Amino acid sequence: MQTDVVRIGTRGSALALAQAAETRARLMAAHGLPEEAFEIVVIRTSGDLIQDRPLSQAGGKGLFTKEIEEALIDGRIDLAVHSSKDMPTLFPEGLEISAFLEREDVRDVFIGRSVKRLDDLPHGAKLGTSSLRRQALALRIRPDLDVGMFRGNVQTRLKKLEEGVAEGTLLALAGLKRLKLEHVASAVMDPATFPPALGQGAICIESRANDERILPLVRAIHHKATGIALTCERAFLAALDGSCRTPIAGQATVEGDRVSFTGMILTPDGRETHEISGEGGFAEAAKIGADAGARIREKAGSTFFQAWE
Ligand SMILES: NCc1[nH]cc(CCC(=O)O)c1CC(=O)O
Repeated sequence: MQTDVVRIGTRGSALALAQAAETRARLMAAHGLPEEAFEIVVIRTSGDLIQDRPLSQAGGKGLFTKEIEEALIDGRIDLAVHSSKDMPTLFPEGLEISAFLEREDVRDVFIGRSVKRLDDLPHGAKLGTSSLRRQALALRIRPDLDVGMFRGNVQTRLKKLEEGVAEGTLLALAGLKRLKLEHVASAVMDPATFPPALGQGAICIESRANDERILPLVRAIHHKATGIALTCERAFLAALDGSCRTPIAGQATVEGDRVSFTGMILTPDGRETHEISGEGGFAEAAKIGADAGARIREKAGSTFFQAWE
């Protein structure tokens, strides 16, 4: 019956489609449903259309989610698949995150044209990235680098690198793995000195908060440890009003029934950095993140936040 088909909304990039297909496969396995029980509906977002400037200047995170959320509210789709790191901390009324899939590798990788490591780039070499976090972290280690705009989906960025637009770039290993492109990575960045974006590597599913048909279906594929880690990370981000304009990094890890969090904020030039950590039980995940956010704010002081405002 056509009306029973579950419509999965996603962006149209290769990475987004891979994430939607992974979600569909998990739903099929969890419920013994055939592929025909699902339809993948591609939705163009403003983030896909704006290619000529960093997203931080065009309005930030919500650009990849707004049109998809509208489709969810309108009932054109039944669930939405997102990269958690592109999700704003605030939600439109009536929507909620109904599941997180098991997290992939959280780390960034360096991809060099002629060198294997970021450290080996020649003096003043061009590093292509439009992520303020990657810019700040790279400049912190290599202040001589010429960090420049590098937008577009993963394939576009790899093509630009091949064409010599930059000598190197940084991407999420999770995205490359989902695209079966991890072989292009030259070196994996150490998360102690090059921490990932909050939410990196975790796919999340957004649903209508009152949807009694879809919520039980989706909750069956929720990965608990990932959900706890993301609760902590999103609370940290919320405490800092995290947007694309602020270089913020960090990661929560879950072991047994404990959550450990480390976070970092930087000035865009990477010259000033502040780090914070916190720990506690599962039930405190949100509090650990929020506390860490409040403490790092205090540590950094108000002048720090004025550095890029
Ligand atoms: N901002 C784009 C984006 N959103 C999520 C990922 C990677 C996959 C993930 O973190 O889950 C990427 C590409 C990248 O940063 O390399």
